[in-house]
Formats: sequence, structure tokens, C-alpha cells
Amino acid sequence: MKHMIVVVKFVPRTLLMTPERRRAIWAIYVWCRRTDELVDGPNAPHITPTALDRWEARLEDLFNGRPFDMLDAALANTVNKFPVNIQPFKDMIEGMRMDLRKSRYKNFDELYLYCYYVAGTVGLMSVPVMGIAPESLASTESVYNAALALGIANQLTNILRDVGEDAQRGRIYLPQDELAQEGLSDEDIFSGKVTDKWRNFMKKQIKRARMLFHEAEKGVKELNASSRWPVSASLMLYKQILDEIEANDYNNFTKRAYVSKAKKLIALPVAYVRSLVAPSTISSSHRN
Ligand SMILES: Nc1ncnc2c1ncn2[C@@H]1O[C@H](COP(=O)(O)OP(=O)(O)OP(=O)(O)O)[C@@H](O)[C@H]1O
Ligand SMILES: CC(C)=CCC/C(C)=C/CC/C(C)=C/CC/C(C)=C/COP(=O)(O)OP(=O)(O)O
Ligand SMILES: [Mn+2]
Repeated sequence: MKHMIVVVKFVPRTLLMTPERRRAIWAIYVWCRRTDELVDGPNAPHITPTALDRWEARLEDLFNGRPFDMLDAALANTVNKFPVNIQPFKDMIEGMRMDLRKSRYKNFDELYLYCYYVAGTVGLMSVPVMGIAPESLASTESVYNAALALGIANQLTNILRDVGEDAQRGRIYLPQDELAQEGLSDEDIFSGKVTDKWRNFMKKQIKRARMLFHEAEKGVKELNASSRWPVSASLMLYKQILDEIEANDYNNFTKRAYVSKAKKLIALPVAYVRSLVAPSTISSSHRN
């Protein structure tokens, strides 16, 4: 997420979202970052479910116009200006609770739920701010589905990039049943050897993440014109991490897949040109 905000910052002003929209995205980003810091940051060892309950009470307060501090005030301001729903915010906190009590995922359904909580929610929070193009005939639901897919795809990609790092913290964010199907166990992940079994497993995981990126791509053109470019650029950058994992011959144990500066720069004009594509004006489904 850090990286995506960096991308947004370097886009020429005139082609970007209105300052009001940018500030709102910023406020949402800061809130997500602070929520994540609770379980990932320096105070993480002291974070209990009670601390998360307090954070949730604070969230409700700010939605009711009683922000606790300046940063909460920025989000309070945002939820006044844009029709943002509290549910994805609550769900993200639920994701942090899940992360506290769980370090294994039985199957993709369980992993998907975790990805929804911690990342799919970001997509749902963003759509009301980014806005759907007034001329779009796509259903609101289909745009939210695309946004959800992008959050999930980003998180799955993040997980696939960080397998080694997460294993060092004793965590395996991979479907246990699919590992078993390839004849892999937790031990194989902790020992971190790139075998054909691992390559096969990774190929399937990468394929799934790419399908979700593809789902997301279909929604980008339905967004407000000024929101398309940053979303499209961040999508391209994140998707390329999957290519880098392949280029590393699936060694995500000791190598961090990394998209070079040059590739990042290329993504910007490409995203810009793509953002010029008009939204669907002929569609079987209608906005509800
Ligand atoms: N929703 C908000 N309500 C009130 N203040 C906000 C809100 N969002 C951000 N701010 C404040 O406004 C400042 C600028 O916000 P932000 O970083 O989003 O804009 P920016 O992109 O840096 O603006 P600029 O176009 O001037 O570079 C922040 O430092 C923050 O304190
Ligand atoms: C496609 C349509 C219609 C709309 C776009 C909707 C949006 C903006 C979706 C974006 C969702 C998003 C940014 C999810 C965050 C996913 C993610 C993996 C965050 C983690 O980022 P970092 O915090 O940098 O990662 P680590 O700290 O774990 O390395
Ligand atoms: Mn990570």
C-alpha cells in the first residue's frame, strides 16, 4: 500500500483526482496503516483483542462525528463528504483479530476470508471516494466486485512474495489442503527448498492471483476518469510482482520479488493510455 501511494504522488496534478478525493483516499490509507500497525508494528506484542475493541469503538465514534485525534478527524471528514460505509472498516479490524488467533489456513475459502478482511475491504472503502463514471452502465455491484477482486489479488500477491518472511514468524498464509495435494507440508516451507513440488504449487497460486487481477481490470474503466490511472498503475505494478516470482524460479523463500524502477516508470504512461478507455456504454446489466 505504501508503494501505491507513492505512485499516486508522482502523477501530474491535472490528470489526478480532485484534491478532495485525494485527501479522502489519504485519510482512508492512514487509518488502514494505523490499523495494520496495531498488529504489525512495534507495539504488536502488547496488542490484545481488547485493544482492537477499543480501536473499533474509536472507529464508531469518528463515524458518529466524534473523532479522537487529528488523523481520525481526517477520516471523519471523509465519511461526511463521501458515502463510505463503516462495514469494511469493521471487517478490517476483524481481520486483525483473525491474524492474532490464527497462523494457518485450511483451504482457500479460509484464506479468501482473511484476504477480504485485510485487503478486499480497502477496495470497498475506495470505490465511494473514487466514484463510478457517470456515463458507466455497469452495475454498481459489478464495480464493487472488481474493487474487491483487486484487494484480494493484491493480498494474495503480497502473501506469495512474502512466504519466506512470514515463515520466519511461524506463519503460513497458504491453503493447507492445496499444499497437501502437491505433497507439501509446513516443514517444506520452513526448510525453504525450491523443489518441483513447490514450483507446481506456486504455479497454481500465481494463476489464481492473475485471474483475480483480470477480474479487477474489467472494473477499472467504469471508475471516474481521474481515478482510473492511479488504480490501473498500481494494478500493473502489483501484478508484475507475480512475473518477478516466476523470474526468480519460484524462490520466494530467500529472494524478494522486486519490480525494478524502470518497469515501474513504464507502467505509468501505459496506465495513462489505458485510462482513456471509455466505460462500458452497452451492457446487459444496469446500475441499481
Ligand atoms: N480528510 C481530511 N480532512 C482534513 N485534513 C486532511 C484530510 N486528509 C488529509 N488532510 C490533511 O491535509 C494534508 C494534505 O493531505 P494529502 O497528503 O492527502 O494531500 P497532498 O496530496 O499532499 O496535497 P498536495 O496536493 O498539496 O500535495 C495532510 O497533511 C493532512 O494533514
Ligand atoms: C478496480 C476498481 C473498480 C477499484 C479499485 C479499488 C482499489 C483502490 C483497490 C485497492 C485495494 C488495495 C490497495 C488493497 C491493499 C492490499 C495490500 C496487499 C496491502 C499491503 O500493502 P503493504 O502494507 O505495503 O504490504 P506489506 O506491509 O505487507 O508488505
Ligand atoms: Mn506482507
